[in-house]
Amino acid sequence: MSATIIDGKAIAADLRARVARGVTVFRDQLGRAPGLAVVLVGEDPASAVYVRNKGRSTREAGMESFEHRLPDTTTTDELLELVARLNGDPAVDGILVQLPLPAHVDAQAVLQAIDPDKDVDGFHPVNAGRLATGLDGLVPCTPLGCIMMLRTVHPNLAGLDAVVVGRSNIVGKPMAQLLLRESCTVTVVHSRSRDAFAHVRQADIVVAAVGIPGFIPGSAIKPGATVIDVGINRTDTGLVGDVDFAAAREVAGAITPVPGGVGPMTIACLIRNTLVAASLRAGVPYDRSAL
Ligand SMILES: NC(=O)C1=CN([C@@H]2O[C@H](COP(=O)(O)OP(=O)(O)OC[C@H]3O[C@@H](n4cnc5c(N)ncnc54)[C@H](OP(=O)(O)O)[C@@H]3O)[C@@H](O)[C@H]2O)C=CC1
Ligand SMILES: Nc1nc(=O)c2c([nH]1)NC[C@@H]1CN(c3ccc(C(=O)N[C@@H](CCC(=O)O)C(=O)O)cc3)C=[N+]21
Ligand SMILES: [Mg+2]
Repeated sequence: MSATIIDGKAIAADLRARVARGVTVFRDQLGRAPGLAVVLVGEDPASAVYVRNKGRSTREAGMESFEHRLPDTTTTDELLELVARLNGDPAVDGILVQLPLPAHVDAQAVLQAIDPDKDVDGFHPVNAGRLATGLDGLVPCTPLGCIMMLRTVHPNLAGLDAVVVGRSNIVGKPMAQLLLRESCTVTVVHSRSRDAFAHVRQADIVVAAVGIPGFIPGSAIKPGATVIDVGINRTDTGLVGDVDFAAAREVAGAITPVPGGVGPMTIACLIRNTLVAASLRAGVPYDRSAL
């Protein structure tokens, strides 16, 4: 039996349509559109593609997109100055600084300078702390999108055994926090784990965020498990995930493809977070059940 393919593209299109309706309500109430500022430093072609997609999705949702493209010689101080300006700009509800930043830039300093209430990536330590302590805040887009896709398979995640492969601040750790918030039993494995696949083999839910093409073999998947592949790896044969998709789909109950899985959900969650940030800043409620 071949696994159900979780259609991230379709789920993302549905979320974007709900955000667009929320934006219409916001504009009627506030007389202005929510605004997202995206800062791109340097000429990395992959980053340029993401930033272009983000701008298009933002405008299609009826929001304002402010794009700041800076040369890769930009200094930390210049970026801090731009972030301060965006923090103070009432038309800007969300700020995203595209990663990675050039090596000479103090990325932590830049991310920490962003007003936490405009931090639509959810990368600021204040938002990481809110997530870890159960307070409302802005949640990282990629893990949030993964939860939304999981819910299409498991409306109630409580009690399921989940294994997250990877512990980065932008994917693995917030993913583990969100799964915990859903009352999963959560295990996080990483490069120092003694036997990562032994843990993966026990899991009802596997989230792979490693950055190694095809890293998780089909033999590591428990029959019927749900597999979320966050990996985006460019190879000679095209874009592939962190899971051996051809093998895993013969074992899993459900699996996300790459492309067309987590990636489109990340962008949909970014515009969702921008509407949430705009609503919180303006003091108007937003429809949690719709978003
Ligand atoms: N679809 C999307 O929207 C997004 C996709 N991505 C993709 O997701 C992937 C992960 O991204 P990111 O979290 O930023 O990557 P990082 O490189 O920051 O983190 C990778 C993690 O994988 C762990 N790891 C590396 N080797 C092994 C191993 N042999 N066994 C077990 N764990 C291992 C590392 O462990 P350790 O901590 O010990 O080094 C680390 O925690 C990438 O392919 C990236 O392109 C990222 C963001 C968004
Ligand atoms: N501040 C910041 N926030 C991020 O959220 C962020 C970042 N920096 N730096 C880079 C990573 C990566 N990321 C992706 C978003 C969408 C797709 C996506 O839409 N992927 C398509 C394919 C796109 C293609 O063909 O290249 C898909 O998977 O179907 C992928 C990756 C966001 N990131
Ligand atoms: Mg990283």
